Amino acid sequence: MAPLATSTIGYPRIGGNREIKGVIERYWKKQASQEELLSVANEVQAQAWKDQAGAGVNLVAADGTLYDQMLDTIYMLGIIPKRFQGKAGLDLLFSMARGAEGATALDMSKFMDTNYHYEVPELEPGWTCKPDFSHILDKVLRCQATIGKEKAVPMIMGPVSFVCLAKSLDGQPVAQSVAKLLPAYRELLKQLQGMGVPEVQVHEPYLATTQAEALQKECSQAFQELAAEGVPLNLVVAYDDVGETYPWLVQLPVAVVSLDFLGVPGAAIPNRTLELIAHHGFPAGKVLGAGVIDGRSVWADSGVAPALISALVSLGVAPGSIRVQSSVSLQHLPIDLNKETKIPADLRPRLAFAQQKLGEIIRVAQAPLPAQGTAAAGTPAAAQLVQSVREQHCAKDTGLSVNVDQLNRSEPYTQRRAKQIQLRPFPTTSIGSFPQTPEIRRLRLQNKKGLLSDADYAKMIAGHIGFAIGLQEAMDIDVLVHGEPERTDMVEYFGQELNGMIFTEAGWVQSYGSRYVRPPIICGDVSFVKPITVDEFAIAQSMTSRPVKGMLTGPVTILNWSFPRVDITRKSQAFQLALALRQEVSSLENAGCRVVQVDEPALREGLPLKANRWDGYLSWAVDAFRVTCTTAKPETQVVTHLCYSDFQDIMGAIDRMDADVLTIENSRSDDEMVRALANAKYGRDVGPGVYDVHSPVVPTVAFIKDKIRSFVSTGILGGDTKLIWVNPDCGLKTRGWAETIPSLRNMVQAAREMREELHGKDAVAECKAMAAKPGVVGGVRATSPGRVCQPVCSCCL
Ligand SMILES: Nc1nc2c(c(=O)[nH]1)N[C@@H](CNc1ccc(C(=O)N[C@@H](CCC(=O)N[C@@H](CCC(=O)N[C@@H](CCC(=O)O)C(=O)O)C(=O)O)C(=O)O)cc1)CN2
Ligand code: MET
Ligand SMILES: [Zn+2]
Repeated sequence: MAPLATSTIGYPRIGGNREIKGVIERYWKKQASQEELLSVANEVQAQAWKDQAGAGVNLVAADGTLYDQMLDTIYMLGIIPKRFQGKAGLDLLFSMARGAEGATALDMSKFMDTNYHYEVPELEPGWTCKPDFSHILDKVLRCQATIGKEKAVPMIMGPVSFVCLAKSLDGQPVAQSVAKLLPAYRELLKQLQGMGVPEVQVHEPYLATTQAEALQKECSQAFQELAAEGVPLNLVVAYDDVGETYPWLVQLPVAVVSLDFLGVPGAAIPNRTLELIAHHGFPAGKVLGAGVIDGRSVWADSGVAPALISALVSLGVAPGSIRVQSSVSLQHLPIDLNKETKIPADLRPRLAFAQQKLGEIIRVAQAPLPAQGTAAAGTPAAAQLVQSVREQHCAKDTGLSVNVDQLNRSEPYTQRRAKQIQLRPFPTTSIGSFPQTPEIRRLRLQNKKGLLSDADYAKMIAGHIGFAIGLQEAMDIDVLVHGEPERTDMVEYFGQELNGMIFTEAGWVQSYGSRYVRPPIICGDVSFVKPITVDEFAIAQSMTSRPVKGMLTGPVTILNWSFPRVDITRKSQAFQLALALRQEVSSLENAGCRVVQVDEPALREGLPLKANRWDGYLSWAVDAFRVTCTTAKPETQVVTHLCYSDFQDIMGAIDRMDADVLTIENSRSDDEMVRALANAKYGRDVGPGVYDVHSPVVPTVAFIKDKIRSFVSTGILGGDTKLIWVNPDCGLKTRGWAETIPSLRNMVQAAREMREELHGKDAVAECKAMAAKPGVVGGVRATSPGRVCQPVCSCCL
C-alpha cells in the first residue's frame, strides 16, 4: 500500500544554533549589516526547509520569520499604526516590535494557550491596508528553489484570526474588518497561484476558540471570496479541536482541512476531533490534514498517532485523502534531540524534538492500515472506536489527593494579616529579578565550561545579591528581593532542582522575538529533593534588617512553561509540583523568611480555549497554588505575582488564591485590572505595576504619582489605600541597570510623596509609634526570630 501523504504546518524558525537571535541582536547593536541579517535569515530558512523535505515530507510549509509571523502579516498587509508611518523596511518592522523614539511598540500578547507571544495588530479608526507582498513572495520563491515547486507551500495567517487577534480600535464588527482585508488576500493568492504553488495554508487558529462558534457568517464569506481565486486552500486550525463549529467549518470551500487531534498535552478531557469526525463524518472530496503527531510535546509518539489514523480509516476516510502532520506548528519544540548530551539514556528513545517529529510523521504515514469504513460515522460502532482510542491513550489521573488542611491556611486573611509585617502606607517593593547582565551570564558560562569553580561562582553570585540589597536599602525600598542572579530562567531553574524533571542544554524555543526559553521536561513523579532557594535568600537576608522576599515560581507556571508528561493529567502533575514547592515554602520559613512570593504569571494562559473547560482548569490550578502556600504560618506573608493582565473574567479564581499580597502587571492596560479588582470588592493587599518593564524609558516621579492617584481613584480596597503596594509591572531581568536604578528611585520618591500627600500626619504618627516599639533600631526593626522586620520611613528618623 502506498504511504499516506505528509505535510508540515510550521517549523522552528530560530536556527539550529540560535542564529537568528545572534544576528538580530547584533543588528540592533549596529554590529551586523542588513545584508548579513538577511543572508543569515535566508540560510536558516533554507536549512529548515531542507531538513523537512530531506526527512521525506511531501508538502513543506514555507515558514520562517525574523521576529514573529503576526508582525510579518501586519507588515505584509500594510496595516501600520499612524505612529510608525514614514518608516519602512526593517526599521519599520523592528520599530513596531520594539518601539522607537516617540512611538511605543505594538502590544505583545500570548498566542492561544502557549508561551509564545505575538505582536498584536491595531485596527485604528480609519485604518487602511497597503499591502507589500515582496517579502512573502521572495520567501516562497526561495523555498521553491530550495526544495522544489511541488513541495513548497506558502503559509499565511488567515483574515478571520488576524482580525480577531487584533486590537479593534475602530469598533467595527469582525465581518466588516475581514471584508476590508479580503482584496489584499485575494491579490496575494492570485500572485501565489501564478508562481505555481500546490496550495496555500491559511492558518485560522482562532477557530479553535469558543468565540469562533459565532463566526460562521464571517468565515463563509471570507473563504467564498478566497476560494474564488482558484488556488487550492488548506484551512489549518490548530491548538484544539474545532468544537461546535465542525459541521460548518468542514463545509467551507477549501480543498484541505487541517485539524488538531491532540490539543494540550496531558489534558484530562480528550481533544474531540476524532469524536467530531466519528459523529458527523468527514466530507468526501476533501483532504484531511490529520494533526496526529503532537507538536506541543517533546514525548515521542506512544502509539496514539497510528491509532488515530487507523480510526479515521475505519470511520471511512479514504487513505488517499489523509495527510499525516503535526497537531500544531513544530515552532513550539526545540529543534534537535541530537544536540543534547546529558539526557539519560533510558529517556532518549522516548523523546522527540522537531527534527525527530518529522521522522515520526513519515513513519506513521507508512504504517499498515485497517479496512476502510468498518465503523460508519454516527453509529454506535463509531462511538465505540473513539472510546477505545481514548481509553488507551488519554492521560490518567493519578488520584493524588490533597486534604482540606492542605487547601486552607490556618487563619483567614482578616485574622492573619495583622500578624504579618506591618509597613508604612504605599509600601515599595519589586517583583524579583534584577538585570541579568552580560557579566552574570558570563559567570554562568564560565562555570558551565569548568573555568569557574562552583564555589567561586557562588561567591560571585553572592556579590551580585549584596549589590542588589545595598542598592535597595539605599533607595529606601521597603520589602527587598535578592534579584534572582542565580537563575537562568524562573522555570528552568526549578526544573534543575526538582526530582522528576530534566532540563536541556540546547533545547531553545522562541518565547518572543529574540528571547528564547529552554522549557524543562517533566519525566517522572515530581518531588522535593532539597531546598532550592534558601541559600540565596539567607545570603540576602543576612545583609539587611529589612524583610527580603523568598522567591518561588508557582506550580501552575512551572507546569505551563515546561513540557509535561502525557501519561498522567496536568492536574496530577500540578499537585505533585505543589506538594514539592510546599516544602520549599517551609524551608524558607525555617530560614527566617517572613515574606514568600509565589509567582503564577502563567495561570491565565493555561485556560483552555473552550470556555466550558475553564472551571475545571481553574479549580485544580488554584488548588495547586493554595497547596503550595497553605503551609505558611499566619505570620508569613504570601505574595503572588500575575502578569499579562486581563483577569476580569477569572476574578473569582484570583480571589480564591487567597494571597496576602497580589502584585499584577498593569501599566499597559490603563488600570483596567485595578478597576476590576475594585468592582469585585477584592479585599487584600494589591500592588498594581506602576511602570512598564518592557520599555527602557525611565518613568518620571510625576508619571508614577499619577499612576498611584489613579489606583486610589478606583476606590480599590474600599478606600483603604495603605494596602496599595508600589512596584514595577514585572521582573527587571531584561532591563539594564542604567534605566533600572533611576526608575526604582523615582518609584520610591513617588511613593514617598503620595504617602505624604494622602496619609500626611497620620502616616507620620504611625511611623513614630512603630519606631517606639521594642525591637526597632534606628528606624528599622531587627530580624531576630519572632520579631517583625519593619523599615520606618525617613520622616520619623
Ligand atoms: N520560561 C519563561 N517563560 C516566560 C518568561 C520567563 O521568564 N520564563 N517570561 C515571559 C516572557 N518571556 C521571556 C522569555 C525569555 C526571556 C529571556 O531573557 N531569555 C534569554 C535566555 C535566558 C537564559 O537562559 N540565559 C542563560 C544564558 C544562555 C546563553 O545564551 N548562553 C550563551 C552564553 C552566555 C552569553 O553570552 O549570554 C551560550 O550558551 O552560548 C543564562 O542566564 O545563563 C534570552 O533569550 O536571551 C525573557 C522573557 C513569558 N514567558
Ligand atoms: N519573580 C519573577 C521575576 O521577577 C517573576 C516574573 S513573571 C514573568 O522575574
Ligand atoms: Zn510578571
